[in-house]
Amino acid sequence: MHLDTARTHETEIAGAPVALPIIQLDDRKAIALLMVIDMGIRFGDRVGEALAAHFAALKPEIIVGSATLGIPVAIEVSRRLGIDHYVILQKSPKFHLADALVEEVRSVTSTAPQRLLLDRRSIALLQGRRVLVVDDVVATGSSMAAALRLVRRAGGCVVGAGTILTEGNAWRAALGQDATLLHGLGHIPQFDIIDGEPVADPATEAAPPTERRIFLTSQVAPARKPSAA
Ligand SMILES: O=P(O)(O)OC[C@H]1O[C@H](OP(=O)(O)OP(=O)(O)O)[C@H](O)[C@@H]1O
Repeated sequence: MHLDTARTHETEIAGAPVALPIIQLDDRKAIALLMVIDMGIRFGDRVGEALAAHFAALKPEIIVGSATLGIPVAIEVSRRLGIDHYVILQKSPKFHLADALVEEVRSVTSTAPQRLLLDRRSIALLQGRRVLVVDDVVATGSSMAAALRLVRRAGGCVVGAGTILTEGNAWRAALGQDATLLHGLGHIPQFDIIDGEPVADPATEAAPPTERRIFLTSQVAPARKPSAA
């Protein structure tokens, strides 16, 4: 059985209403889908501004985003913070990434494990720097956790983690202590399919609380040698 594709979940992102299509994952589960690349220029501008405003006080020196849909988020936040360079963690095993740092990921949308890759040539941009990691969605938390591991292996000091949406609450346990670093501009529940209808799982309707940690400059970890892949 498949859901009517016209169904949407109404929510707010950075103070503006959005209607996200509800997409069936299997016979029992569905998700509200945010495709940031389909949301337009003003949406990108708005989320970049909101995330930059939230994290500016932590004085990030470089932004890291995960391919694919974290790329526009990294660009918009970097633009708003006036930072010229950003680092993208990639998923495609390109020729030039043969010796990349690698972490395994199993995201909400994937049936098989993926690999998140950090180009060794980007290590110099991260080593000893205050790093803000961004993505479009944090659901299981697997992608964000892998991104944080890669940044730390490269010697970066993670001062914050930003996302357009948190989805459900599994990420809280997956990120552990790092959940306190995460700020989302909005939150969406997960959906059960009951009698052919998507019904928001009440246990996932509110984002789990996090306690924000502020990192002062003196807390930046000293630069360390990146570990092997
Ligand atoms: O918290 P998680 O369960 O890890 O899910 C969140 C991740 O899933 C999506 O990426 P996806 O793996 O679909 O790749 P894409 O960005 O290339 O679409 C999204 O862009 C996040 O990176």
